[in-house]
Amino acid sequence: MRPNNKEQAAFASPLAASVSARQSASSVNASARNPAAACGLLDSSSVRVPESHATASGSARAPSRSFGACKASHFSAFETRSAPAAALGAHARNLAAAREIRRGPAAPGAGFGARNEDSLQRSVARADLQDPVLPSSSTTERASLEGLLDLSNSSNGVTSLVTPSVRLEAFERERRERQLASAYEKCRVITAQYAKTFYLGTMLMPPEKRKAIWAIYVWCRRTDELVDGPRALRSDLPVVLEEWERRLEALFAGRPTDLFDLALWDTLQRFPHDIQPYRDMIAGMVMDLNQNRYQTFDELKVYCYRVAGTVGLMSTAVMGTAEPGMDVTEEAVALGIANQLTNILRDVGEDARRGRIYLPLEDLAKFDYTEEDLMRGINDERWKNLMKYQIARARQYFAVAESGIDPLSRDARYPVWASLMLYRQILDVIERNDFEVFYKRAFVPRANKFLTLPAAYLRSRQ
Ligand SMILES: CC(C)=CCC/C(C)=C/CC/C(C)=C/CC/C(C)=C/[C@@H]1[C@@H](COP(=O)(O)OP(=O)(O)O)[C@]1(C)CC/C=C(\C)CC/C=C(\C)CCC=C(C)C
Repeated sequence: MRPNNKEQAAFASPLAASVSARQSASSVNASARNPAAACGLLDSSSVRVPESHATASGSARAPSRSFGACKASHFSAFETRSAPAAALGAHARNLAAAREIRRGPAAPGAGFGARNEDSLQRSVARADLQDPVLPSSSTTERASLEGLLDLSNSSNGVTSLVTPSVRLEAFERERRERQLASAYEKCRVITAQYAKTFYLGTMLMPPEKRKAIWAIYVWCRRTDELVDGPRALRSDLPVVLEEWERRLEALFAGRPTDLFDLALWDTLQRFPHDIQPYRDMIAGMVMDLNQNRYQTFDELKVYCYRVAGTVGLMSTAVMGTAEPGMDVTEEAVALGIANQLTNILRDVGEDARRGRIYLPLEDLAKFDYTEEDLMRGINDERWKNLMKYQIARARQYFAVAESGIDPLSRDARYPVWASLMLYRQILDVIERNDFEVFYKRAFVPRANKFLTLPAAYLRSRQ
């Protein structure tokens, strides 16, 4: 069955779609806090954004402020914060089941030895990520961070000529630099453990930028770990996420809580950007906690923007463009959405076993395929056609994203091409596997990865 003309038109314009997803996502998120904000009527005094970021929030990179449309009819993350205990219990059970599945022999990736070693390394890195919200930072760490930031504020003033205080200041500055170096080093280690290939790509960036991307990566990874990692079985996840958001607000207001936050705080001083994508990502995690079906693609797009399009916005602020004033916001969001759609297609089986269906139900209906068929893993002609339709859509988002890479600053192009080419290949693998995503996880073989990296490099130098 084919989509009707109106749907085809919307489908053919993923760019417009991603803009509207972003608009609705951010305006909804903002409207939950302050409806005026979502309608573009916000008085700047009512937002807790430090001076340096206030400028960024008014720029083209700050979608939250430019969103005129007030689409409160979309999902509101904050309506759902008091999720019923029953739903949370179900979430915990789903996650436990998912872990069992992941541990099982059908898990993807390299051979067993490699996987065990890999998971050992990851658990070392994970030990650092554990308890990111509550008691993670020791009192000493907190106290020394406070001293550090006091210094950074007071050192803007006139320096005393009295020798001992000059010495004290030099000593404090050195301590601050050491703290920062250790904060970034922690981010580097986590990034290297969790995202090996991507990490290699960042090594081609200038040190300032690469450190900033690691700091952002770690914040995103920690946010994801809250709902997907070892803490995800906690029954008070909505409270944990609220606390995580309060911490985010404090960080942007110049009060980082631990060393990872300190690295991000420093990144924000060097590459000022808006807080809204970070808030939106948390809203995406809340959305995922409370929703396990998506009726329409528009609804799914909001989710994809929140958990992945936001990454595009955060990282573009650091990567920068070749010429000042170029705007690649839409393309950056499109790459996030393309990646997330691919992720969804790859994980259909695993998600179904957790009781979740991300594919829009309206699309299932278009191909006469039912939720029950999906839960039973039926791979017939209807399913293959449905998957072809989804893959074509994801590829359109990748195509939009491609056009944004050349305008990026030269040093950012290679890691972005590499990440795009590697992730997009998952779609090819799904096709080669005859759309079998229920019992087989699509992964890009190591040899293909090795071939892709030089290809991405050459493409980035054209
Ligand atoms: C240069 C570059 C690629 C920068 C991005 C680095 C960065 C900050 C990544 C954060 C990723 C992260 C931890 C996100 C949290 C939410 C999440 C897990 C999203 C999924 C990622 C895939 O992760 P994984 O395969 O590990 O999935 P599982 O957790 O195993 O299920 C996502 C699918 C989203 C990833 C989205 C991006 C990397 C966005 C890319 C967009 C850009 C870098 C913008 C480029 C600019 C233009 C103009 C095209």
